[in-house]
Amino acid sequence: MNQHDKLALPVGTTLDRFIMRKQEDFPYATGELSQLLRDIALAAKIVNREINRSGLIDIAGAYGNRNVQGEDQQKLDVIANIRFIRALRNGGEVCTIISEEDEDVIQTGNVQGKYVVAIDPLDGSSNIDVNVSIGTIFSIYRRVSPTGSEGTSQDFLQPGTHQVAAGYVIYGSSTMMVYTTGNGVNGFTYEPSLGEFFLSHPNIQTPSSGAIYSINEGSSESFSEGMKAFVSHCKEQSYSARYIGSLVADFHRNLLKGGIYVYPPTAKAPNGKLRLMYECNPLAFIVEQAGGKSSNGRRRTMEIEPKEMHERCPLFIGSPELVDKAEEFLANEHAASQVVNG
Ligand SMILES: O=P(O)(O)OC[C@H]1O[C@](O)(COP(=O)(O)O)[C@@H](O)[C@@H]1O
Ligand SMILES: [Mg+2]
Ligand SMILES: [Mg+2]
Repeated sequence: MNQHDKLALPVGTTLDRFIMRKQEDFPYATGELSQLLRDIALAAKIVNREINRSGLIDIAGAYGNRNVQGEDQQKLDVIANIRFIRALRNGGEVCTIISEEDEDVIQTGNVQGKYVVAIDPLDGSSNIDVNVSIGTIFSIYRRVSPTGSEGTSQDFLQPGTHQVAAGYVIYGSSTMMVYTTGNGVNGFTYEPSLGEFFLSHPNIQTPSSGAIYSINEGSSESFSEGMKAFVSHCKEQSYSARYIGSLVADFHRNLLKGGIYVYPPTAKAPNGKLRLMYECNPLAFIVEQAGGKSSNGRRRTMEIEPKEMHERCPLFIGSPELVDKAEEFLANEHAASQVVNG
């Protein structure tokens, strides 16, 4: 029985009750983080409704703008962005937000708010119009700037180890919210007819190994030798190749079944494609709390000191034995190049 079991709440507990119950375990808790998690759940319910009807009404397709990443924004990217920002603004606990969809920090006006949030409002944008699972990813930090003033980019440039909470919502065959506050990982399934999230996956533990690899081999020509060797290893082991193209969905499957997701450096994305603050760090917190591992191929993701709000970072994440194996191939490549270069 591990430390989380003694606090175990039965499957079917509502998210609200779960949050409240967990808060009671921290006598000095003031309820602000609890409220913030509820605000995120509320926005997820609204976005879920939009997604479910996206084929019906005119919210499919491109919005006509490009975001700070140079990507064409989908209408649902913009709608999800608006909905989460509004919920966090109205909730009052968050002073400042960074979002994949906005170049600059977003001020909420809640200068007394103790928290800042980094968010990927809609993950898996390329899958929106084809009815494939998509998600939302969020990361929560305590601000470092004093309350009473607006937050700044400095409030975000903290290593992932400073996260106070992180999670994702997956909008799939069912909609789930999975999060951690550093005391284990729990998953809640949404029951639309009741408008409630219910505990369905208590204390998630990821298998130490697995037979699934999620890598976009379409870019493999420009993979490093070590990365190519790891892909060959996965094939020699007859692992299953599974790549949905929505990070949240690939991550979630591997979290439950065991496996590894890798977005390595490529010619097109020399630093990988994924963003450290609102994709890599939050999922790294989740996977570590579930007994898994996350790195950039060499360094623990959550120890990386961010320099920019939207910086990209290679991601190797999942079952610890598979991430170790991938790192081993990269280390061998590095050692080999040392020998060659003397
Ligand atoms: O098509 P690629 O290059 O494999 O990239 C797919 C990856 O990019 C992403 O779509 C990036 O996230 P966004 O959709 O939030 O921009 C991930 O969800 C996914 O894993
Ligand atoms: Mg994303
Ligand atoms: Mg996105």
